[in-house]
Amino acid sequence: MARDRLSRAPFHDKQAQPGYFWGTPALAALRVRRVNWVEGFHVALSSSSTSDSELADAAREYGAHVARVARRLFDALAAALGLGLGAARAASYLAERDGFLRVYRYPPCLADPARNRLGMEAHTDSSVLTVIAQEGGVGGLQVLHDGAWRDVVAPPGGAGDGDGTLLVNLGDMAVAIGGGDACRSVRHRVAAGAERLSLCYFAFPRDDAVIRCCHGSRYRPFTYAEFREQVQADIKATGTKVGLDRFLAEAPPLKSPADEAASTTRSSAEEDSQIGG
Ligand SMILES: O=C(O)CCC(=O)C(=O)O
Ligand SMILES: [Fe+2]
Repeated sequence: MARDRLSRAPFHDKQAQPGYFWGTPALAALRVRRVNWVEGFHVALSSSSTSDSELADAAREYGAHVARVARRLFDALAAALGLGLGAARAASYLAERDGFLRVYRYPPCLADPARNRLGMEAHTDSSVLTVIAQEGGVGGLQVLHDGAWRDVVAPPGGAGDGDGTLLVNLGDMAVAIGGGDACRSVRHRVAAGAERLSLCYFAFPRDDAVIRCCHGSRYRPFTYAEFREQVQADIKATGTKVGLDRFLAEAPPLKSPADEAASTTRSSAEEDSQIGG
């Protein structure tokens, strides 16, 4: 269905559908530094409207299931890290109904054999958890590890190569909930190439939940609403998401002139970006 609604439908039909975007996933109203080779639909799970489109209905049904998967994963993670959240705080840190889904289509981009064009720029997710279902055997998702971009290869299984496998990213909010050192939100991107479809569910804290870690934190207490507004303000002002560094309990040390010089020569592998759920 996603292929029919995205690949085969004429542009003006897609554009007329609620939640359609192209070139950048969510922040279309903000400045885009570089157009991403992507289009898709944004579907809020909390929306009370049940039939803005057949695709949205199907996405919401899928979203309700994957939200339960995210709940179980988050509770297991919090227990494994000994965060001692308690049921009410855990529920406010991952608000199942406040999540959203994006149905992505990365159109084929075969004219660029070096795969230099990006389906999605490098970023960390702002979410607590992101659960990605991707079309098998296509590839394209990459994570930054030890300074190099590495392909995420889904293990074979399910209906085809990688079909039936869910990939899970920890987002910036998981890092803050863990106090800063317990886990990391991995920097990732999507390389353009063959056509690719993916379905991404993003789980967030409740807007007013105050994020603090009982074991001490590198970050000052803040709400997700504050974080989101800061990210949008930074993107508007500079085209770049600063993210959690804005919420450090102690300001980072002033950079020496030598550090400044080094940071201007950083590799393109570490290039910043502005997007992500
Ligand atoms: O399409 C994908 O597999 C990843 C998309 C992504 O990273 C995002 O939406 O934040
Ligand atoms: Fe992402």
